[in-house]
Amino acid sequence: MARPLLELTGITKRYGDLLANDDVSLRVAPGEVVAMLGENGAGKSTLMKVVYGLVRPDAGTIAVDGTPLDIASPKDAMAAGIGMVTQEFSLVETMTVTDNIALSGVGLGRVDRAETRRRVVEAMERVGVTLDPDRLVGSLSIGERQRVEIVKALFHDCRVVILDEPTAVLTPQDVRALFETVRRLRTAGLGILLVSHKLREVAEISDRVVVLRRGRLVGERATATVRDEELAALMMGGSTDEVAATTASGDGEATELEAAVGMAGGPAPATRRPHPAAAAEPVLRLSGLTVSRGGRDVLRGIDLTVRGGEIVGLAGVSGNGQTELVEVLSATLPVTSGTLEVAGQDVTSAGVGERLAAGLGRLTEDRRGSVVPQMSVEYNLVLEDLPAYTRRGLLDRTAVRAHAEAMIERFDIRARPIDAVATLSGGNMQKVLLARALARRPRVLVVAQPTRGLDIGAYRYVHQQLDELRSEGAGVLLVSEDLDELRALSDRVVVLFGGEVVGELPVAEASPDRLGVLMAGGGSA
Ligand SMILES: Nc1ncnc2c1ncn2[C@@H]1O[C@H](COP(=O)(O)OP(=O)(O)OP(=O)(O)O)[C@@H](O)[C@H]1O
Repeated sequence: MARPLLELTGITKRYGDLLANDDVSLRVAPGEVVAMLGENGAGKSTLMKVVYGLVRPDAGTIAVDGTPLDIASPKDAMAAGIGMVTQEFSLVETMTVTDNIALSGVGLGRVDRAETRRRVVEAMERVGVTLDPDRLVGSLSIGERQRVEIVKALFHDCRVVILDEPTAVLTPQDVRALFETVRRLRTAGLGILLVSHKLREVAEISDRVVVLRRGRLVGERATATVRDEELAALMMGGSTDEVAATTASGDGEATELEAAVGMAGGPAPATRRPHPAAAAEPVLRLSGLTVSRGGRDVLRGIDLTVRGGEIVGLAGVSGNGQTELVEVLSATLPVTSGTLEVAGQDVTSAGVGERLAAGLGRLTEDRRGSVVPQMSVEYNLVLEDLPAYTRRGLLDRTAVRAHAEAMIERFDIRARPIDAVATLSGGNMQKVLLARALARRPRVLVVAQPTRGLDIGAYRYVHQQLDELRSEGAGVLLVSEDLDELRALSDRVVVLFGGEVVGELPVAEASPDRLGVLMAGGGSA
């Protein structure tokens, strides 16, 4: 390799007994894209945070261009030419694109507004990002916001860029635009470290792949020659043959490996077995549902029914009412007019407890808002079902612990029952929430982006669980920006645009093209 741009040597980070990073050494060359794979909780984010100065390692060194550095904060990292784009954006919605970039304060010194704007436009051109510099960030889509973060990260003289699961929140079009930017950066000689769960994307964009397992770097391969089986084996810890054996399946369903490659687990639409939903009772019915927020109708006259035994997919470009729909169902946003029924019971003005009792289960996009972060995994798991774990007014600790152990085993949650949820990796926190929602066997489950940030095994497992719930006769409303996921799991797909239902397609007809047209507001189906 040419002289490495970034060189990590022996990075070790311990949290109590847990070795989140165990003697990790890694090099990134100029003009190289290195992808990092690993199961949920493998230590990927921890390593990225160490490089960006957000976490102090217990041991190890970081060198940029051959110079060893002491990186104690993101400011130090930026000064050393390292930029990072995380999954959680830190933008001010009421400010323009230019002002948000200027706010980071790096690389500008004392220059006036016009000069700042000029430099922002120049930076955007350099990385191939097209955005109106004067638009308010609040009016931008998720993909556009990420572009602002990228320009922000690259605004100073940045030579190494860290992208931590950058595609998790993006639409396919946004992923294409992001990869275009990554290619430009590579051509310009930057080094790029990209964390991902999606083998298909890793294969498309990276030059080299490294795999972390339980804190250790267990493999390093050239992307062009590595086989997916080998990567899956490295991630999961078996031999290639073992992984191939456990993932082989002759029943026409996607194998774990196929899921790994495309992250499109679950039965392909054409091979799904028929369901009895046409005859089944509605478990969720929205009639003329209108919701206003900030004086604006964010949902207008929604009529939507989910029957027992079916999965209804809800597609739409982010910002068209999906988030609000899930919030309304979860009782965090009130209904303005219309009605809402769960399993035949009118719950239009009911609180969350009453809705849960009626048979609703839900998983919202706001993971952190759905847990009590300082409380343990075991208490968060029973939080919505306390009466079932209470004996004579006292919490039955033995039962709570037993339940947690069962859920940890079943969902492969990498944590102990007593760990505070705040310390869990993103994927493991998601697993806790899913376990909580699924354990209650709801009559209807409303899930938003259920597999976002999950590793291959968990992705597949969640799809199986949703399918199983459907087979048991429950209904599922699946809100997802992942069209592969919607098409793999749904019986029919409903499209929201501008707060209204603009179309509905049986899954066999829900091609990406047709969905794309509806999602862009182009006519009704
Ligand atoms: N502040 C913390 N305190 C205690 N443990 C922590 C803390 N931060 C991370 N961990 C633990 O370190 C391990 C690695 O977590 P990390 O977030 O790096 O995983 P990851 O590979 O990025 O996972 P994911 O794919 O789910 O995002 C996990 O077991 C996590 O619980």
